[in-house]
Amino acid sequence: MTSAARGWASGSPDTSWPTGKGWPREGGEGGPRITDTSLRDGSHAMGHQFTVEQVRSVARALDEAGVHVIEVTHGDGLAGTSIQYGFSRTPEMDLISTAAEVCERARIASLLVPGIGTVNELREAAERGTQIVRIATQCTEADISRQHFEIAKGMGLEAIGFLMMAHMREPAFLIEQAKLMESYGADCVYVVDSAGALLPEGARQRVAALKDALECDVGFHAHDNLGVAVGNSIAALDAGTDQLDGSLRGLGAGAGNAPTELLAAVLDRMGVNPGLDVFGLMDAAEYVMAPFMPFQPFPDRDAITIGYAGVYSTFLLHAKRAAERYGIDPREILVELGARQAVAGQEDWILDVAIELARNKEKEGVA
Ligand SMILES: C[C@H](O)CC(=O)C(=O)O
Ligand SMILES: [Mn+2]
Repeated sequence: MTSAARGWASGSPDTSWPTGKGWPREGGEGGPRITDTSLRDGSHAMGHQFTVEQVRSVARALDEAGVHVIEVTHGDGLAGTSIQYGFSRTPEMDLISTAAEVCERARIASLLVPGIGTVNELREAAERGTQIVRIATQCTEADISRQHFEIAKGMGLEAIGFLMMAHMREPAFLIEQAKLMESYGADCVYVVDSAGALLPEGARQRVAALKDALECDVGFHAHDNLGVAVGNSIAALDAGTDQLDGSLRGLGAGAGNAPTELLAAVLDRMGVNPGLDVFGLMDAAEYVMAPFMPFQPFPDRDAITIGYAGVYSTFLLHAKRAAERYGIDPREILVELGARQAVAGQEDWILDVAIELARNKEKEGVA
């Protein structure tokens, strides 16, 4: 469906000031489906330390505020708990069950990265309450997702493709990859700005290209490393995106995601609130999420470098730790990783690069 067909791009949003009562306003249908990924992308920022109580309170608040989909898993997807990606404090299956138990309307999604999660975890997740699987590959490697889509569809799950690091390829290339996912059974394919490196025009072009080429839905997932996560989401909306991701307070990798409460307010202002309780989400961000966040993700100098150099957002905390250990500036590691075009799964390069940079420094100091 094009944005014009939705009837909002050219419509006139209500510009009256909010009273806090009666939101969402009547007649605001037609906006995108919202997936909140606080309990999955946010797991990166939490160092994968979510507790059952935290997941229960966040899922309940999101459900009550009308969020359509809540994603729950380790930050790197099913079975992500490992020395490479960080160990989960609580088994993710328990977190999935907890979220599923408290949600009355929202559907539960789980991320699966082929090569990390397997069909065994997917089966167990579905038994625990996962109804939607989001299958994530590097945007050049959609062909490795065939089996995963076929198995997910065979299990009766909704299956969504996640083309990660989408800034690295032009729209025409992404179309081919998205078509592969669609041919495997994807119900939706996402343009995923994993590095938060896209600017609004880049987001718009990529989403518009997929909307033109695919029959299935298209989604957009933003990171805020360059401070334009919400702007990029609006551009994606303008290009006709059917689904958008957010997280409360932006809790997510790098500088975080588009804050769900901010998306809700903006969508409402645009006259396309898809049923979200704007004030309820603000309260959830402020009173449920903020009190237990270890820090507020923000485009600080290291996160900006991630967006600027086009590096996978989840590398941020790993690079900071390595930089501290070897006494170097995290930005040097990130810039080198960007130059090497490192992608998800190449976390081991972070240490390699840190050691190499430290050795070079030592040599320079000796010479
Ligand atoms: C596995 C990643 O964290 C998926 C994601 O959210 C992204 O690439 O961005
Ligand atoms: Mn992400």
